[in-house]
Amino acid sequence: MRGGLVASARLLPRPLVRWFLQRRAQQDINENMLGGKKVKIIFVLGGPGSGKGTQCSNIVEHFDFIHLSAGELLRAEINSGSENGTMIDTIITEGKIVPSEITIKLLQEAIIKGGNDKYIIDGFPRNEENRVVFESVTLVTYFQLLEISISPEFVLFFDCSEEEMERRLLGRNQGRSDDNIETIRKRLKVFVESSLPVIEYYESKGMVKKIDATKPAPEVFEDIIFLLK
Ligand SMILES: Nc1ncnc2c1ncn2[C@@H]1O[C@H](COP(=O)(O)OP(=O)(O)OP(=O)(O)O)[C@@H](O)[C@H]1O
Ligand SMILES: O=c1ccn([C@@H]2O[C@H](COP(=O)(O)O)[C@@H](O)[C@H]2O)c(=O)[nH]1
Ligand SMILES: [Mg+2]
Repeated sequence: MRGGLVASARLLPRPLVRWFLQRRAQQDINENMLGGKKVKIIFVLGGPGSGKGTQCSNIVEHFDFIHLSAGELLRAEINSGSENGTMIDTIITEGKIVPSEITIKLLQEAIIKGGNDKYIIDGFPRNEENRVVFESVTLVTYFQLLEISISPEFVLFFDCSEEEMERRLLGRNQGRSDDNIETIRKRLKVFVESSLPVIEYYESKGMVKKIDATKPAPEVFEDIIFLLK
């Protein structure tokens, strides 16, 4: 059926096909849609070790979201042997923030590849520049003809004390190059200086749902269920 439609579309004049797709794109842009579907994005933000990854795994088991972890995408980029790999590796080990264009490109590719209409993006945006660039760029889709800009529905903020985050990271034991006391201290500083302003920005827009992330994981998840329902 789909093959038939594509074959018929090939018989139509190209300007007409282009006009149709662009009109559909404009409707999508106006309504924050991707491929005719409303795209729902939730940012999950919080300090290093606040439990974002743990709870995102719980969320995707119970709700129809695709989980995208910016940190995981960057680690996959390192492991893929990409030309940016060494630079990303150094930045992560120093607890700094990778340039926006690299992280956003990986997120865009993952969103288009995911083909879903609901995403939870964990650990991004990490600073104001990340946020501004992400909200101003567009997703190129529909055979590269359409451009769609996307913005989050709301932000889940995992509020956790520094002592608890440090304790958790030192016990994580997953072989991450940044789970050592020097990098952890740098990451906590970067979180306060660069990432908290992003949360404050969304707070000023009434878009933040705060979670007490110091509680045991099952209790944190109960609170999340309440907020997502
Ligand atoms: N509520 C909790 N109570 C105790 N330990 C937890 C809790 N949530 C997660 N943990 C543990 O803390 C560690 C860090 O959790 P997780 O990896 O989910 O944090 P994160 O916010 O994704 O951190 P990062 O920003 O470094 O990726 C893991 O070992 C996890 O099992
Ligand atoms: O948007 C992002 C996300 C992550 N980073 C770098 O990766 C590490 C680990 O990220 P996690 O989300 O905690 O797994 C983070 O400390 C940054 O160095 C980034 O630069 N930008
Ligand atoms: Mg994580």
